[in-house]
Amino acid sequence: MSRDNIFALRHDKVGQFRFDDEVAQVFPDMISRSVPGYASILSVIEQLAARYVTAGSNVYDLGCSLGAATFLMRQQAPRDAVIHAVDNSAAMMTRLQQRLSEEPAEQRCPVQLHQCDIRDLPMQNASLIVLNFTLQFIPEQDRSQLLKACYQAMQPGAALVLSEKVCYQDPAQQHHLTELHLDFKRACGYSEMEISQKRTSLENTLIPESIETHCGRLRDVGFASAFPWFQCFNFVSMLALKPDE
Ligand SMILES: C[S@@+](CC[C@H](N)C(=O)[O-])C[C@H]1O[C@@H](n2cnc3c(N)ncnc32)[C@H](O)[C@@H]1O
Ligand SMILES: O=C(O)C(=O)C[C@]1(C(=O)O)C=C[C@@H](O)C=C1
Repeated sequence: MSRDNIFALRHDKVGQFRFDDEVAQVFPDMISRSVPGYASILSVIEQLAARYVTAGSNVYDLGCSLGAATFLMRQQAPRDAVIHAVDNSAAMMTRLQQRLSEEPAEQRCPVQLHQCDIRDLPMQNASLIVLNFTLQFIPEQDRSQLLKACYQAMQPGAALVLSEKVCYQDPAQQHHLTELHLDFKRACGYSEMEISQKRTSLENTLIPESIETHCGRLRDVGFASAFPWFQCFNFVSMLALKPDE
């Protein structure tokens, strides 16, 4: 796995963070050293696939990057389900296509790749939808509409996983959880300069919201039940369930 040292050298001007070729090349290393609990969340997404993915249904991995969740859900999905892996980054999709073509021709369900904006994707007959650290990159004013489209595409009894970097209104709580996250990055080998340049680059691009805002919005779009199931510092994963009919 290539090591992320994108922000290791001083940049004269730190540009806006993009999921370009440079990032795609080091992405598995970058995300596992930046998001505490990432591996645990992925492993539970696999477990959720075993529970929720139904025969003949669609599964959506929205903002799939290199397909970490897609590959794990594929281990559990029935053969006649279809996983739709969706991302608007050409660099990510080219690599994911390559990774899929290297998979042994085994008895697994098909994976369809869609290089497009997740706001434009028609969805239907979904048993499981995953947004693993993706909604935070969608403009706030578009988040409700996207989640509503997810809700409308879901079968009764289906599940949506929403993992996000979150923020807190209480300044002390915000401060302490941010510091603990920075300690995690330091312990994973990032220097102060890397941390600070990446923070500048993510400003106005990754827009965190509170757990209450996320769960409230999920309820507003129709999910009867929406709650956090995992948290490590300021990184949270939530589950939203559509009731059985
Ligand atoms: C933090 S990464 C997601 C990580 C991935 N879900 C995983 O579990 O490894 C966010 C991804 O969302 C994609 N993305 C951001 N905005 C998007 C949009 N409007 N439409 C499609 N993909 C988008 C980015 O290209 C990036 O690959
Ligand atoms: O908040 C940070 O410092 C991060 O690096 C987080 C984060 C994310 O949550 O998606 C941002 C960009 C990269 O995709 C990997 C991790």
